[in-house]
Amino acid sequence: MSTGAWIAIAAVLAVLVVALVVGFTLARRRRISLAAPEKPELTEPKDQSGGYQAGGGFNFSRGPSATAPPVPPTAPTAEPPTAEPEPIAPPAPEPGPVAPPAREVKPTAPPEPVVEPKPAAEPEPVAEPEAPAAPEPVVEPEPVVEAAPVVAPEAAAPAEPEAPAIEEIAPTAGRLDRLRGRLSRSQNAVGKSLLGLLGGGDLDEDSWEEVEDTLLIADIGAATTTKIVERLREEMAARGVRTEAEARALLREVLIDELRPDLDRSIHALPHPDHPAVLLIVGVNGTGKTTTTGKLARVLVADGRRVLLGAADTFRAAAADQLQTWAERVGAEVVRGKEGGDPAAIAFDSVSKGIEDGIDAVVIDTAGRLHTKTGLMDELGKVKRVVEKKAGVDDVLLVLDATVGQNGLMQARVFAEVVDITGVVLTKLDGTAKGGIVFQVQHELGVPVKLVGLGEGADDLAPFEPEAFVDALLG
Ligand SMILES: Nc1nc2c(ncn2[C@@H]2O[C@H](COP(=O)(O)OP(=O)(O)OP(=O)(O)O)[C@@H](O)[C@H]2O)c(=O)[nH]1
Repeated sequence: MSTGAWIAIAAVLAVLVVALVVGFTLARRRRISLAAPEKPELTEPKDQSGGYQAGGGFNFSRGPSATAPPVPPTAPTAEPPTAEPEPIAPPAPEPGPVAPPAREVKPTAPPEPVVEPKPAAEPEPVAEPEAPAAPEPVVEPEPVVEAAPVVAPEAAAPAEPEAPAIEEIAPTAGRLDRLRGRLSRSQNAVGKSLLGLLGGGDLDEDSWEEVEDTLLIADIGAATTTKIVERLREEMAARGVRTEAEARALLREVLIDELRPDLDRSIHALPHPDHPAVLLIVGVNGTGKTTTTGKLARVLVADGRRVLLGAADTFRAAAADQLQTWAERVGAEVVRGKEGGDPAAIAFDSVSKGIEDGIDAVVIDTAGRLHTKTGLMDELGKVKRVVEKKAGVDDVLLVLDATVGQNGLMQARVFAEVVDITGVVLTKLDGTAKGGIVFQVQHELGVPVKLVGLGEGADDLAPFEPEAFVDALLG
C-alpha cells in the first residue's frame, strides 16, 4: 500500500501535468494562426505598365457631332447605360492588343481539352465530365455517352460564326513604318535631286530654278513651291549651309513645317454616349473609296470597335458586294439597299441601325461621282443632310488618288463646297512620285491629310505623319 500506491499516484500526477502543458501550448498556437492570415493578403499586383503608352499608331478621337435625338434631362440616369464608351475614351495607340484576343480566344480555347477525353473512353477522363452529370447514377459504362454532349460545343463552334473566315488584321501600330519602303520607292527621286542641288552650298539662279522645277514636278504646287524656295534661300544664307547633311536637315525642317504637323489628324471614329460615330467617305470614281472604307473598318475592328458599313454606293452594281466582302472578312455589319436605290435612304438606315445596335462607328461608302456633275454633287449633299437628321457626321473623308496629281486639287475644292470635308485620304501613294499633292491640299483647303493608301492589300492603309512622309521623300 505504501510505496506502490505512492508511485502510482506520482505517475498519474505527472501525466496530468504534461497534458495540461501540451493543451495550453496548442491553444496559444491556434490563436496566433487566426491572426496571421490578415498580413499575406497585402500582396496585390498593381498596374505593371509603368505608364507606358505606345505611339505611332492610328489616332482616334470623338468627333464634334451633336446628338440628334433629344437626350432626357436626368443626367445620372442617362449615364449608366452609356457607361461603355467611357473606358474607350483614352484614345488610340494602345488598343491594338485588346481586340485580337477577343476574336482569337473564342474558337480555340474550349474545344481542345474536350477532344482528349473522347477517345479515352475509360473511367479516368470521365471523372471530370461526370461531376455535372451527377444526377444519372445508374448506368456505369454510359459515362462515355456523357462525354459526347460535351463534345457538342466542338461541333457547334463552326456553326456559330456565319462569316466563315474572319481574317487576321495586321497590327495597326507602326503601320507607316512598315509601309515606308513603298513610299520611298516612288517618292525619293524628288528628294535625291533636291539634295543634289542644295548639297553643294552656294546656288546660282539656274540652280534655284531647278529646285523650283523639281518641287513643281512633284505636284507640290506653285504657291507652296514659292514659299518653300524663299525660306530655303533665306535659311541657307543665314545658316551658311555648305554640306549635303546640313542641306538635308534644313530641307527636312522646311518641308515638315510646310506640312503643318500641328493639324489634328485623328480619325473621329469614337462613339458618342448615345450614338455611333458617323464617317462619310466621298470622292471621284475609282479613287479607292470602297477599298479605303474596307481598310478603315479593319483598323477600327482591330482597335476593338463594333463597325457598321453603309453601302450608299448604289451606282456601281458591284460596289455593295465589294463592301459586303470587306465587312465579312472582319465580322462587321453591312446595310445595303436595292441597286440604283436612293443612297441617302441607305445612309439614313445605316445610321439608324448603328444607333439601334449600339455600334461604335458607322462608315458610309458613297458613290463615286464626277466633281463636275452638279446633279450628282447635289445628291451627295443630300446624303449628308439626311444622315444628320439621325446623327451628326463626325468625319467627312475625301479620298484622292495621288496619281492624278493636280486634278485632285480641283476635285477637293468642289467636294469641300458641297460636304465640308474634314480630312483627306491620299490613296495609291505606292504608285506615284507625285505625293506633293499632300502639300497643296492642306495648303488650299486647310484640311489635314489623315490617312494614306500604300497598296492594294487589305492592310495597306496608314496614318499620315508629316515627319515620316518627308523622311521617305528625302530617302
Ligand atoms: N496601288 C494602290 N491601289 C489602290 C489603293 N487604294 C485603292 N486601290 C485600287 O484602286 C482601285 C479602285 O478602288 P475602289 O475602292 O473600287 O474605288 P472607288 O472609289 O470605290 O470606285 P467607285 O466605286 O467606282 O467610285 C482598286 O483596284 C483598288 O484596289 C492604294 O492605296 N494603292
